[in-house]
Amino acid sequence: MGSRQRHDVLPPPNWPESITYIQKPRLSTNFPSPLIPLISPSGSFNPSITKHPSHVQIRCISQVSHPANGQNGLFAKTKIKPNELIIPYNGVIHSSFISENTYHDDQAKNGMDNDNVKGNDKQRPDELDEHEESDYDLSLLRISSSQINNPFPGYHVSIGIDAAQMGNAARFVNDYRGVKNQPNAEFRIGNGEKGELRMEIWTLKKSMGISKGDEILVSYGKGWWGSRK
Ligand SMILES: C[S@@+](CC[C@H](N)C(=O)[O-])C[C@H]1O[C@@H](n2cnc3c(N)ncnc32)[C@H](O)[C@@H]1O
Repeated sequence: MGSRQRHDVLPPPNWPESITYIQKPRLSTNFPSPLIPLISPSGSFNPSITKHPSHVQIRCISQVSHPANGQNGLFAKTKIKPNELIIPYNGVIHSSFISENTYHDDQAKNGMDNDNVKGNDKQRPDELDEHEESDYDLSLLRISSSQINNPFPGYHVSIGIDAAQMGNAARFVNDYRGVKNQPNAEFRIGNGEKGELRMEIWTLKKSMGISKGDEILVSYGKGWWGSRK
């Protein structure tokens, strides 16, 4: 049990005290330095800061019919236009490796189309991914063992961002299933001010945007739900 880490700044209202509030992603302590140029064009990791956006708020859900009743959700505080960046997703950036000799492509089994929300890839016990069980872990980048820019030939590399222990308000975005007929937002891979690779939440391009007071809802993808059945 490590000591609780301090927040970067005063967290937004309704932030749970047990989770560290961070204004920018952090690298996991064992993140291999040869992977840094793949997520940061400058070659060093110094991501830009994201302040809590004034157009969103964290709210506890107290609607019995909501499948995440009693948990938190992310809500629009003002109207948010279509195709607008709602909030970048902060968390701990980590990596996992699967030897090409032991790799089993079970994406089809998991129904993992192009989802960013991670399902369960098969891994050897010595390559277990401690973030695999996290409900706050998103896939940022996958590099196949044969890719020319792979600094670890022979291994499939997976880079993810996990907001289980530390993050920002983006970690509270819920899935639309059981709440609305369709999502009003989506995860997109983007770049911060310094070109760093990051995960972001956007309003859908072809939509009316999100009305004040509405819950911001994405699709976690079939793979996410499939791996939890
Ligand atoms: C990324 S977190 C979302 C924030 C979470 N509600 C909280 O308060 O920390 C993912 C978790 O939210 C819950 N969740 C999100 N969307 C859901 C849905 N449509 N139906 C049921 N549970 C949902 C599940 O417990 C899931 O493991």
